Amino acid sequence: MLIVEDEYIIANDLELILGEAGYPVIGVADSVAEALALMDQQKPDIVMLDIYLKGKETGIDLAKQLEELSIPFIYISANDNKSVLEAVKATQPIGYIVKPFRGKDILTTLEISRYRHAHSVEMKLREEKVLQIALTDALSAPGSWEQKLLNAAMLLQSLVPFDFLSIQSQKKGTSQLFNYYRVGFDEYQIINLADIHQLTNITPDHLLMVETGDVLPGPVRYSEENFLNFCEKSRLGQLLAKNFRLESAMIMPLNVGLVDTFFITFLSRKPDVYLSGHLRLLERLEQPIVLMLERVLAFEEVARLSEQLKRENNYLQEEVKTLANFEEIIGRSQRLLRVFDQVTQVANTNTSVLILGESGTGKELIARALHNLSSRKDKILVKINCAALPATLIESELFGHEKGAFTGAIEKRIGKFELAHGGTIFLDEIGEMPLELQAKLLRVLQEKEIERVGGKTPIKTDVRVVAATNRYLEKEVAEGRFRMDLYFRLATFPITLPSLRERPGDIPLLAQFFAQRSARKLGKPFRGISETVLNELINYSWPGNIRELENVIEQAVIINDGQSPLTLGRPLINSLFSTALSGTMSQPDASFKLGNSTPKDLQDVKQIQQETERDYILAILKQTNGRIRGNGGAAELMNLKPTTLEYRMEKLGIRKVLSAQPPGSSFGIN
Ligand SMILES: Nc1ncnc2c1ncn2[C@@H]1O[C@H](COP(=O)(O)OP(=O)(O)OP(=O)(O)O)[C@@H](O)[C@H]1O
Repeated sequence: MLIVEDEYIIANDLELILGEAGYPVIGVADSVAEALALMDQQKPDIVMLDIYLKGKETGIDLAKQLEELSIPFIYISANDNKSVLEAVKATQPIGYIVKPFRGKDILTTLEISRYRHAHSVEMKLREEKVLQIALTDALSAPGSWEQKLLNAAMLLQSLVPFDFLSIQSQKKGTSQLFNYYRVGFDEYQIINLADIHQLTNITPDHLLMVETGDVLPGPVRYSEENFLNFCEKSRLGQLLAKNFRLESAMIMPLNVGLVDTFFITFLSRKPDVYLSGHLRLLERLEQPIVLMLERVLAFEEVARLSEQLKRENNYLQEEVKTLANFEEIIGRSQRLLRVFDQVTQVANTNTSVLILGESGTGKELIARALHNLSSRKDKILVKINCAALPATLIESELFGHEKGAFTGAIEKRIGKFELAHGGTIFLDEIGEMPLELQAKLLRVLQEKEIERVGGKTPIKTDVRVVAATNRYLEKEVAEGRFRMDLYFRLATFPITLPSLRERPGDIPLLAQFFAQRSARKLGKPFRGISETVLNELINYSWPGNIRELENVIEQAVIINDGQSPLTLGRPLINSLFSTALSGTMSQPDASFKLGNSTPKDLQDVKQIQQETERDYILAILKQTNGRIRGNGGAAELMNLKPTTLEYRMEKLGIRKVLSAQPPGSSFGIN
C-alpha cells in the first residue's frame, strides 16, 4: 500500500491500521511529487490518497497518472464539494472513504473495493470476449461496408465513447472514408464524403483523417494541445472539430494483411474523455479485429474473383475467343504485311490504337491479334459494339451502374471497362458513339478511372483501348459529330486495313482457306476451286470485303456435291451491292441505280434495295431455268424457304411469263 496524505496524524493512523491488518505499507507521501518518487522505487498494489496535498498538484492529478499505470486507488477525503466530487468520479477510483474515519471503515472499504476491483477486471475480460464475438458477427454479416462498420461502431460505443466516428480504409494508395455522427442514443447519421466535398469544396483526397502513408505505432489519443496539433495536420479533423465542437480524438490503426490499412478515429466533445484504459482496450482488441478483418476481406476477395470468373465465363460464352494470331490472318500482300508490322510494333505498349477500314476487312481480327501479342494476353479482351446499343444504354454498358441509378437498375452492375481491368477493351464502330459519351470516354482515357452511372467514387482501371471504325472519322470531326480531342487521343496509332479489292492477290488464298474450313465443318470432301471461279472472285469488287467472300464461299461449299470443284451459288454482279450509306468507307466506284444519282432520302435507298433484290432474284431464276423449288432450285441456292421466295417475288412484281418455247419459262416484271 502507498499512503498519500499531507496531514501527518491521519497518515500515521492509516499506516498503523493497515499494518496491523496485515497490509504492508511501502511508504507515506505528502505530495504528488513524493508519491511518484516512491512509486519509482516500488510499485504499490493500491494507493490511498487525499485530494488536497502539499504543493500545487492534487490527488486528482495523481489519480490520472495512476490510471495510466493501471494502479487502483481509493480516495480518503473530507471534501463534499459537488464539482470536486464530479472530477473525482471521472478518475474512476475503486473506493472513497470519508474523513474522519474509524479503523473499521478503512478495512471494510478496502476489502470490498479490492473484491469489486478484481471482479470487475474479470467481468471486463468476459465483456471483451462477448464484444469480439459480436464484432465478428457484425463485420462478417452481408451488406455494405458502410453498414457493417456502423454496426461494429455501435458495439464499441459502450466501451469507447464517441460523438463522431471516422473510419478510413486504405488499399494500395486508394482510400475510402466512412463517417458516422451520433445523433441519438443508438442513432447515427452517415456523413457522406461527397456532401462534405460539396459543402467545403475540399477534394476527397484532402479529406482524409490520416495522411496516406502515415504510420502509427498503435492506438494514439489526442486532447488539448495535442488535439489542436492533430487538427492542424488533418483537414477533416479540423473541419469536424469546428463544426461538431469536438475536443478530443483517439485513432486506432489496423494493418490487415500486406495491403489493407484501416484507421478508426473516435472523436468526442469532451476534452479528456480518452483514458489509457481505452488505449489498452484497443490494444487488446487489435489482434482479434485484424484477424477477423483478414478473414472477411479474404472471403470478399474470393467472392469478387468468383464473380469476375462468372462474368468472364458468361462473356466468353457469348464471344467465343478466337486465338487470332497472325497465322490465322490469311494474306501475303504487301499492304497486309505492312499492317502486321504495325501491329507488332505497337502491341506491347499501352498506346491506344485506332483501326480503320471498310466493313468486313478484318478490323476485329486485328484487334484480337493486338491483344494476343501484348503482355495483356492472359487477361480478357472485351468487345463492345457502339452501334449495336441504344445511346441510353452505352454508358451503363461501358461504365456499369449502381443499384437504383435509373429506373430498371435493380442491381449494381459492373461495366465492360471494369470487366476488362488488366486487359483490353475493343470499341467497335466508335464512330457511332454519341457525343456526350465521347466526352466521358475521353476523361476515362486521360484519368484512367471510371465512374459508374449513379456512383460517387471514381474507380481506377487499367485498360488498353483499341477502337475501330469504318467511318471517315476526319469527316465526322469536321461535321461536328466526333470530338476532335477524342479523335487525336484515339488516333495516336492508326492502322488502316486495305479493302479486299486493294489486295486481289490474297483472294485465292482466302477463298481456299474459307472453303477448306467450311468443308471440314460440314464433313464434305473439298475438290478445289476451278480457275474460272477464281477469276470471277478476283474480278469482283467485294464491297462487303472478306466477310462477303467468306459467305460466298460458305454458300458454294453448301451446294457443292463434294465430287467436283466449287461453283458459286450466285453470280457475282459488281455494282449491285454498293453500300448505300454515306460517310462510311466503301468502294470508290460505288454507283447506284436510280439513274446513277446518289440517293437523297430513305425512299431512294428503299428503291435501290428493291431493284437490287429484284435483279438478284431474276439472275438466280435465270440460272435455275426458272425452277424455284427442289434440289438446285432458286430457293435452295438463296437459302430461303420456297414460300418466302415466292412471297418476295410477288412483292417485287416478278411474275412468270409463259413462253411458247420449251424448256421452261421466263420471268418478267409487273
Ligand atoms: N485476313 C483474314 N484472314 C482470315 N479471315 C479473315 C481475315 N480478315 C477477316 N477475316 C474474317 O472476315 C470476317 C469479318 O472480319 P471482321 O469482323 O474482323 O471485320 P471488321 O472489319 O471488324 O467488320 P465490321 O466493320 O463490319 O465490324 C470475320 O469472320 C473474320 O474472321
